Amino acid sequence: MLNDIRYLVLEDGTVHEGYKLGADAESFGEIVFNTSMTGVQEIITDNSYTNQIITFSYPLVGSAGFNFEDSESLLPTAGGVVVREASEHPSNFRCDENLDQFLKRHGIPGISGVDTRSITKKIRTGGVMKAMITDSSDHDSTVSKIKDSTDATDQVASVSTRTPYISTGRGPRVALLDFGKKENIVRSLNHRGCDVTVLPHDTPAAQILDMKPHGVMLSNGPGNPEDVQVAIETVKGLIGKVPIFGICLGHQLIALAGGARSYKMKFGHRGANHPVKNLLTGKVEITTQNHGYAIDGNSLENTDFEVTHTALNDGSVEGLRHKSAPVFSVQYHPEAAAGPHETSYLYDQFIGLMTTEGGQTNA
Ligand SMILES: NC(=O)CC[C@H](N)C(=O)O
Repeated sequence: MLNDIRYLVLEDGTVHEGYKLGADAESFGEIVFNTSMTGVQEIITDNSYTNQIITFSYPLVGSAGFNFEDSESLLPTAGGVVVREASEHPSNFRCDENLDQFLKRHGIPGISGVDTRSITKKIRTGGVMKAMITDSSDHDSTVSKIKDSTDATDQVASVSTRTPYISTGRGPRVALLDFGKKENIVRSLNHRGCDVTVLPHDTPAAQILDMKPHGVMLSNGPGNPEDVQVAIETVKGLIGKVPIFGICLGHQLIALAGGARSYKMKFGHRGANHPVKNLLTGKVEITTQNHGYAIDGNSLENTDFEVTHTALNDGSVEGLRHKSAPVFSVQYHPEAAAGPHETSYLYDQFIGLMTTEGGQTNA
């Protein structure tokens, strides 16, 4: 039916015609691709994707459906979703709704029936670009709108908690700086007994230290790490005073606080089977990833940090540790959700640092 037609228009003028999916709305954003074959709910609800249009390269999306337990955030903030085929009749005993219903409920527009593998190839060759999901067939005006749109710089503030709250446990007390955290970071800490206080992104270092946490965790989050200057200052005030573990954006903020530089990658890493080499053990880890920026390895030369992990696909930096203080970080996602669990040892490492360096636990 004519009414069901929707377009995905890329900044370079490419137009993909498909079908309406999800909310009756338009959206601008950077278009990125994710190569995962599962974990669609976890991916779409990861706030690191704020304003981004997610293209799933795998052709059938949402076949296990969506439920009310597996979301990585209560309010997903992805700009849009692009799929080859949206599963209309998911089959899973935990399924509560299908992709279309889920996207509608959260006001996220999508498009189905487009060749997502060709979009993936285009992004791999040309790099990430801006795009728009729209029902308008005036493509010239859509391309001008895309070109005139400006990049947001306040995404972290928009997804961070506004007030502190506690997810209780009887073990080490962790202060978790929320830059748009995935719920599975809290679950992974609680699962190991930690008492987690989730803090707004701009909580000052002195206030965090006054709480006397056994460790500080820096979460994942959206956008360019250089936009989060307040947090970089906070991290500078924490290094050497308390054990710190950073994931993804948290990793980037630790590196920037330590004097390194970040850069925007050509098309980023988004998927659930990225091989990473752990340089300390020599082992290869299969990891979940979602990032568009990375730390420049050369810029670490005169800092107190050393590289502990590298990506096997492109040699980029995937993990760091401080040469003397109990501070370490990874660019990938040890909390998985979705994806392999084999790097969850990093949470155990953090617990180890907190119980030796951070003093008494409540256990
Ligand atoms: N998942 C994340 O924390 C992503 C970090 C950052 N926004 C990036 O794209 O590189």
